[in-house]
Amino acid sequence: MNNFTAAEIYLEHIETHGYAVIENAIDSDLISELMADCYRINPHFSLAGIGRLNNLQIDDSVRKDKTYWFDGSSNAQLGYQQVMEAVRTTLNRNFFMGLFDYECHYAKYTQGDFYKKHVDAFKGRSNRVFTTILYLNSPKKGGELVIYKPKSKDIEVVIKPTAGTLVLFESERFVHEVLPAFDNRYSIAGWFRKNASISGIIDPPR
Ligand SMILES: O=C(O)CCC(=O)C(=O)O
Ligand SMILES: [Fe+2]
Repeated sequence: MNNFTAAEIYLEHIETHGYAVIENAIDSDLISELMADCYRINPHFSLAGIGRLNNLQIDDSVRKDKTYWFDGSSNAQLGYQQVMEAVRTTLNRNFFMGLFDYECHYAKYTQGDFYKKHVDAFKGRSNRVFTTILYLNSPKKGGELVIYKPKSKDIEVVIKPTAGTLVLFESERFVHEVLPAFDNRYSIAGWFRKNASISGIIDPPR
């Protein structure tokens, strides 16, 4: 499956459940290029923060992964952003979501790293609408993504990170966590955003 159009079967799952897990969503050549890009920028990964902008804090009791925000410095990044642009227009066309832009970072979890239960967006406080997670490698064990049922402590789905698997879910709706990694685990976490007007200032496109 080279592009999201071929994955339209998943749109129905998104409509009824608010999320989808799409295996082999991304061309394996692009996955290899993205993985090589991670190795290239490896020394520049930094401890991930929690919260946004000036509220950013580093709290390693909540998350221990290291991240690197896309800066358009490789063809791999540009290629991935192109695929996500196709996903964005597909979601907008089908769900009238008004998704405006996309932000994403590489994430690296090494042995023992985790990300405790959280939501990626709080109602009325964030313009993140849809979360995307793409796995770039396939750790033998550990680092599962656990997604909980809305408004419940029950588990909806446990996802074993596997190269090429793309997970999409509504950012405000799903509490989720990353269980401690055992092997190195590489991924791209991203968010489709809607245009938010904060104090009358419209977000610029990125
Ligand atoms: O890597 C994952 O499976 C999920 C990461 C996550 O929840 C996040 O970065 O907000
Ligand atoms: Fe998250």
